[in-house]
This record gives sequence, C-alpha cells and structure tokens, in this order.
Amino acid sequence: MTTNLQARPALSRFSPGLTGTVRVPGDKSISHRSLMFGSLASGVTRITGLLEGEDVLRTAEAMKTMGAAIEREGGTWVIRGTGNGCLLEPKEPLDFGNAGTGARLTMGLVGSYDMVTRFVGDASLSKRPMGRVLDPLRQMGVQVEEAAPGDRLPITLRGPKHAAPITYRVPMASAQVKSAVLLAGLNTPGITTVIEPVMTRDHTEKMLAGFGAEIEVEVDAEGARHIRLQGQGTLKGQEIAVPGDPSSAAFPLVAGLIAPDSDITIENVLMNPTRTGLILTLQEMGADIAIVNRRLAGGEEVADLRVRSSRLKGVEVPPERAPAMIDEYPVLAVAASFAEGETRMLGIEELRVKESDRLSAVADGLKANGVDCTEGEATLAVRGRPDGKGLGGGQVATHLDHRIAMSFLVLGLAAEKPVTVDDRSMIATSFPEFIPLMQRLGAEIE
Ligand SMILES: O=C(O)C1=C[C@@H](OP(=O)(O)O)[C@@H](O)[C@H](O)C1
Ligand SMILES: C=C(OP(=O)(O)O)C(=O)O
Repeated sequence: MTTNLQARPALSRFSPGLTGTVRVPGDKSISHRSLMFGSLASGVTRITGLLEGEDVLRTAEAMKTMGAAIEREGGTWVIRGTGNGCLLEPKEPLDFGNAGTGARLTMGLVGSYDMVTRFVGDASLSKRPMGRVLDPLRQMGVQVEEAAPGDRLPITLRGPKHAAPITYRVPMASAQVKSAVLLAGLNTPGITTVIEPVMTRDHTEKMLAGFGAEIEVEVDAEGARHIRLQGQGTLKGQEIAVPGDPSSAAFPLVAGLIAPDSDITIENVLMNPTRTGLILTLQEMGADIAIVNRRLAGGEEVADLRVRSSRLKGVEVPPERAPAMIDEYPVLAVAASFAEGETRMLGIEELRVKESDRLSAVADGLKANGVDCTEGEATLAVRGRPDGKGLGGGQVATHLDHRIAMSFLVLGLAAEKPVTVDDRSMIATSFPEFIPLMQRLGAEIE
C-alpha cells in the first residue's frame, strides 16, 4: 500500500473573494478509531465518510495485517472484525508512516495480546516520544523488547507475562495516551481506570460505548474524569457515519476570514465541544462565523459553518482551551497575523511533540513572511497586520508536517506577496483534497 510521498513545493497568492460551499473529509480521530474498533469487534462494521488520508490508510493496513477483513465497497468501508480477543500476530512490522494517533493507539490495542509486534514510522514519527504510552503499558505488564533511545520508534512489544489492569492518571493532556491505556484495557481482565485531569477529545469513550463496551465516566470534585472500562467484554460491529473533520475545516475557515470579500460555507463539520476551541477563539477575535443547521449524526453534533471575511482583533487564548484546539494553533497563528493587535497563545507546550516542533516551525514560518511574533517555551505571541501589507514573500520549512504546509498556504491567500512551502506531500496524510478544494473556492495555489 505504502505510497511514496515525494517532497514537492507549493505556492499560494493573494486571493480575494473566496466563495462557494465545500465539505471537508471525515474526522481523522474518528476514522482511526472506526477502523480499529470495527477490526476488533465481532460481526460487520460499515463506515461511510471515512477519511482516506495516508495516516488512516496505514491504520487500515495494520488492522488487515492482524487479521481483519477490510474492503471498500463503493463509498462504504466494510470490516469483518476478528472477533473479541482474536488479533493475529503480524508477520511484518506495522508501518505507521507519519501517524502518531495510529501508532500510539495501536500500541495500546496490541500491547496486552500474547504476541510480538514491531512498530516503525517515517522520520517525523521516529522522533516523537512514545514513552508517554510505553510507561503505562509497562505498568500493565507489557514487555518492551526494543525501543530506540528516549523510547522512540522502532519499538517492539511483547504481551505481558501476567496482564494486570491499572489505574492511570494521565500526566499530560493527551487523548492518545488516554486511548492507548483504555485500548490495552480491552483485552486485560478486570477494570482499567484512566483519570484525566483535563478533558481531551472523548471519541474513544463514546465510540467504545457505541460498540458495546462496558465503560463509564465519572467526574470528581476537582473536575477530573475517571473513565472505567471492564476488560474482556464484547464489541459488536456498528454502522458509522464519520462527520467532517473540524481540524481540516480550520483551513478553509481561516482562509474565508482573512481573504478579503469572501463568503464560504463548510458543511457537515463535527461540533463535539472537545474539538471546537478554534471556532470559539475566532469568534472572540470578531470572526463572522454562523453555525447553522445544527443536527445530530451518529451520536455526534454536526453543523454547517458560514464564514465571511472579518476584521479580527488579537485575544489571549487561555491554556485550558489547548486540548480543544491542539491541532489548530498553526492556523490560528495565521489568522492572528491579520488581526489588529496581539494574540497570545498560552500553555501550548504539547505543540513541540507533534509531527514537527510546531511552536518553532510556526514562529520561523511567520518570521520568514514578515509577521512579528515571539516564541516562548510554551507560548506564542503574534502581532498582526490587518491589511496584510508587507507580509508574505517567504519560503516555509514544513518539517514533514501537514498542518504547517496547509497553514502557510492559507497565509499566502491574504498576504501581499506569495508564500512558498517547501513540501506539499504531507498534506495527503490528513486532507488529500486540500489544494483542489481550496482552488474550487477561488484560492490561487500552484
Ligand atoms: O486522539 C487523537 O485522535 C488525537 C489526539 C491529539 O494528540 P495528543 O493526544 O498527542 O494530544 C491530536 O493532536 C491528534 O491529531 C489526534
Ligand atoms: C498531531 C496530529 O496527528 P498525529 O499525532 O496523529 O500524527 C495532527 O494531525 O495534527
């Protein structure tokens, strides 16, 4: 399957008057989980709206290697699951490419099985810390047979001699860590408990309940969530309609706000409150975003977003909002580049361990394009230019990071001078149709 993603630059230019109605691809977090849970479950799972990006396709390949039958029939992905507790030992390493979510959740998923599994990934994924997942897995008895220094890929796991459920307090705000522990709990006898002091995206909890797992969530007096999962239960195949990804919608959304005279609509966007921090922040900045046609689809709220060019003003984004918009800070920084005054983003240290060190990648890209900004250890301050005068003209290093590539192509749509990114290829990991979709709205990207 593995597509060779050849590095290729791209350039965007000032593009006033973006118009039209678009749909972004399915949510990446829900897509990964749909494939994983469908592959574990007994019976058939049918998925529509699955994100067919590289990251998610890697998860499909991994699940196939471990025994699930996964086929695309028309627009529907059909999975015949392995049945409960019946994953097969993969004969070859699982290659997760650029995908942190795929790699970390699958480490949890396979960790408690009596088999050996090797994980590999691309140069970006191989730099990312995996100890945050290996630490709780070790506590559950999982044997780490191979890991590069600092608990990095390649990593080989062997199932526990004695599997033991744990109670684990997640030390950083991370849905991936929470999910990895819960997924390891699926095949562990007894009750696995994850304590989450700060709420992160709750797709694992919601979807596991939908697949029939015994899972409950209780919030304590301090506001921490205690998630308890009964191990070795049964999951049953489901019908899933994946809503549009708010993290992908973020790019046309910000483009519609900063490119003058624009009026666009983005349909069917997931509105789960653990994912809508960017919309809230942009509204505080004065963005004209009408959230219309709110409805329920497959247990999640979705809506259409009508977006019109807006005069933005700088705001302070509080640290507690970070989990609800963690992947959206790069494109928020782009919006802030066209806002009056200063936007201060606080408590964003997790950005340093994404596909790239996003804090420094964003700051470097902004500076290369004439934007005045200050990078702190866990903060970013951006001082905008509402008329876009003097902005652009730079070349941006994307460091194998799809969100850096898309964010800076959006910057070029409102800047005075064109913006070049050194590599568009990674956009295929999460939003393969990004460039044609933006072109349909009137964006000049080549
Ligand atoms: O659980 C998930 O699907 C994700 C969790 C987040 O990562 P962290 O858990 O590392 O914050 C996010 O950045 C990633 O794109 C998807
Ligand atoms: C951080 C991201 O993904 P992952 O951790 O799955 O690589 C992202 O998509 O922005």
